[in-house]
Amino acid sequence: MSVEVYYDDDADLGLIQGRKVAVIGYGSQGHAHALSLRDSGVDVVVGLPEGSKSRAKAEEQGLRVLTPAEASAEADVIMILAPDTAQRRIYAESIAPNLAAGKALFFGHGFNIRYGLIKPPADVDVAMVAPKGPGHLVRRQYADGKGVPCLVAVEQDASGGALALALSYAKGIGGTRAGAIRTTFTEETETDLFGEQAVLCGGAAALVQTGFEVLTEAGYAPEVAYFECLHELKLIVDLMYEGGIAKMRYSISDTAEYGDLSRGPRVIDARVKEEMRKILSEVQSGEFAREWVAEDEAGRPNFSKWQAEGAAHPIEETGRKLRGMMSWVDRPITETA
Ligand SMILES: NC(=O)C1=CN([C@@H]2O[C@H](COP(=O)(O)OP(=O)(O)OC[C@H]3O[C@@H](n4cnc5c(N)ncnc54)[C@H](OP(=O)(O)O)[C@@H]3O)[C@@H](O)[C@H]2O)C=CC1
Ligand SMILES: CC[C@](O)(C(C)=O)C(=O)O
Ligand SMILES: [Mg+2]
Ligand SMILES: [Mg+2]
Repeated sequence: MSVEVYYDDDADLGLIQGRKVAVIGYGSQGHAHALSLRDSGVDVVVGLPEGSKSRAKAEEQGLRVLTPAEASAEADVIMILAPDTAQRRIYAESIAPNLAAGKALFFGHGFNIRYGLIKPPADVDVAMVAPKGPGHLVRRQYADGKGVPCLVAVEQDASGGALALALSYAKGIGGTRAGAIRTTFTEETETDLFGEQAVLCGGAAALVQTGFEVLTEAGYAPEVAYFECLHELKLIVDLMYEGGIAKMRYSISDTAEYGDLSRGPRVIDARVKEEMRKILSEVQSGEFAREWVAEDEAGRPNFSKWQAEGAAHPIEETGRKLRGMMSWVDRPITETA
């Protein structure tokens, strides 16, 4: 099945420039969208609660900040970039009372629509512009004249112009420089959750930590293990990013390539693939979403425990020391980070 990919020439920036946009939240994605839209000539207001630690930061960056309810009342495009678990309440308390026919409700990830936590009225456009990258790099790439690819989706097209508006928004944050793929809320949500759990974050972090543990438990120096299993991973992945796995294999030694081809499938074996399928089925059935919402409502006991364990892993201390010697590595990732 072929997909539709849209680039800058397919998107009319004038559409979003003609609207007032409220960006609710000023974290990883929120600051990137608000600053880049502003720099693209869009009238942006940021919505944050009175007590938010990010209010001062957004104002220092020259943005106007209102409460989520005030921002939603003023705007005709409302982009929700608060944590997924907070969105249902923000929507009910601050956005829904300020929605009117003709307005547009935008998301950066489809979680709340896909799992039925937010049910917008039929007379508003509901669309998604979901960057396929961390917000701080969305901003950095925009500022560097580049862009992070996006997924765009339309759940409700009350106006008849929801896709064009979403593409215009994607252009405003640099997404159509790299390519915006049209998808659905369901496909974005399920692939995004699977990718971050099994490959990008969960899978990669566990692979790195486990490799580090095997080497250090066998008596090798933590510094050597850190360079081997974490630092060099970026350099290897940079080659994959530039030219696929083929380009990485072109650059490594034939000894490494033989080890890659003969040993890689023993690490990521049939059992791992089966576990990945199980993870995907938990995403598809809504089991993961129910578990995460319940964990959040219970005050995140497991999340906090696992976060603390991760932060205390010996690889972090070793890395802090080594990165301190490489001034070009440990830098603030954007002006607002
Ligand atoms: N992180 C990423 O790179 C990506 C995230 N997404 C999606 O983007 C959305 C935002 O995620 P992310 O940027 O990581 O979020 P962050 O946790 O980085 O930031 C959340 C922001 O929302 C604010 N906030 C918290 N509660 C409220 C509230 N009640 N009303 C208004 N604002 C509130 C926070 O305030 P304060 O600053 O005071 O804490 C913060 O500014 C999610 O849907 C996520 O799935 C999609 C692609 C990638
Ligand atoms: C990979 C994690 C992510 O899905 C992202 C940066 O795209 C997220 O939710 O943060
Ligand atoms: Mg993602
Ligand atoms: Mg995600």
